[in-house]
Amino acid sequence: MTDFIHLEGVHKTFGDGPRAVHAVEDVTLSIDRGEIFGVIGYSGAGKSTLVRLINGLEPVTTGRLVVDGAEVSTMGEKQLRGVRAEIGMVFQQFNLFPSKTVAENVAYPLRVAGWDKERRAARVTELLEFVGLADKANARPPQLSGGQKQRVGIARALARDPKILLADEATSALDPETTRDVLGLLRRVNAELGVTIVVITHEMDVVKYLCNRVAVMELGRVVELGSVYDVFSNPQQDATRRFVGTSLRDRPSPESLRRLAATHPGTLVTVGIQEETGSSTRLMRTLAEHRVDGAIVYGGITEIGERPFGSLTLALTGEPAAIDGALADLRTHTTVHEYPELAGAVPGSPATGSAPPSEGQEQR
Ligand SMILES: Nc1ncnc2c1ncn2[C@@H]1O[C@H](COP(=O)(O)OP(=O)(O)OP(=O)(O)O)[C@@H](O)[C@H]1O
Repeated sequence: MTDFIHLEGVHKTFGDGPRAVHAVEDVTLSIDRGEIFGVIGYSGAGKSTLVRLINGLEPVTTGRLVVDGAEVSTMGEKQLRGVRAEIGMVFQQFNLFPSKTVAENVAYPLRVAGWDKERRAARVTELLEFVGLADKANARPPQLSGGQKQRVGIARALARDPKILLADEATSALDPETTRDVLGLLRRVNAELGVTIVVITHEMDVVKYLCNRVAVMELGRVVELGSVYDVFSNPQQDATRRFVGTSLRDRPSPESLRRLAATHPGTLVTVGIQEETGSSTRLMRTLAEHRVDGAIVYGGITEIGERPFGSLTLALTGEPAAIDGALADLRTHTTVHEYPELAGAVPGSPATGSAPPSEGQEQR
């Protein structure tokens, strides 16, 4: 694997003066040949701008951008056209011609590139077979489902055999089942055709299913970057934590927390579950060693790239000193979140192990 797409201190500013919009600020990252790289962020984070820089649709304001050995940041329009030919784009709204047939839509970039009719037809057949739409060649987009439209979009993006595919919210308009389907196709594009894929999304599940590495963007900046497992199993930034929370019920909301505290005696804590050091087996063993009981009241465990990942909220009961000891022990190998805001707020649920049992708790 080599640095295939490289950005170094890249800025993109729209306008100038006090009204300037800093859409991308000081972004440095490298994407390897053959990987599926995710860029996740909320609306306005700068994801689409980043994609438009990579495919040369927008010039970089300052910084260095290299794509497949070519210094895009210093290129003129004519050279940029050459770069764009090597990059396929897939869009949220598919961007198909509604009055053209599926075959004509897929053939369009080949027509523009001057391919003759016979060669075009052979390539279109090949592409429609690859995306599983050989029987829809003569249908028109309005007759297709959302998932089928996106398959056409992917076939069209692959027409000129690009080295890179940029997927900008490619599944955001689709239902969960169709999303899985399209993501499965993107995986095949990567594995079978060796295409490097950059996925722009605001959906954690897309990154979790598809990507090797991820950059989390907020206000134009990359705030976290690393393997999907590392970034999401140990989030450092609030934005990342919020994404983790959308995929997995990470921590209870304040309302749930109050309800849980009212219905479960004991000390509420949320413990991170990760591979090995933070496994649920180790969690239960630690509690047993300290003679602390832990009722699981919230959370769950899922997988990222076949590795376990999640969080469990437990109501711990036992001697206050034993609970403190268990939490200290757990903290040496995983994350432990306590809820000091519950102290005294809800009868029957001291927030920390060392708080004295309240009246409510004694009644249970
Ligand atoms: N051509 C432009 N002119 C001025 N401002 C722009 C332009 N394009 C983007 N912006 C601004 O740059 C910021 C980043 O926008 P961008 O579209 O890259 O974010 P995003 O993360 O892709 O969000 P979304 O998912 O909503 O598209 C926003 O504040 C946006 O208004």
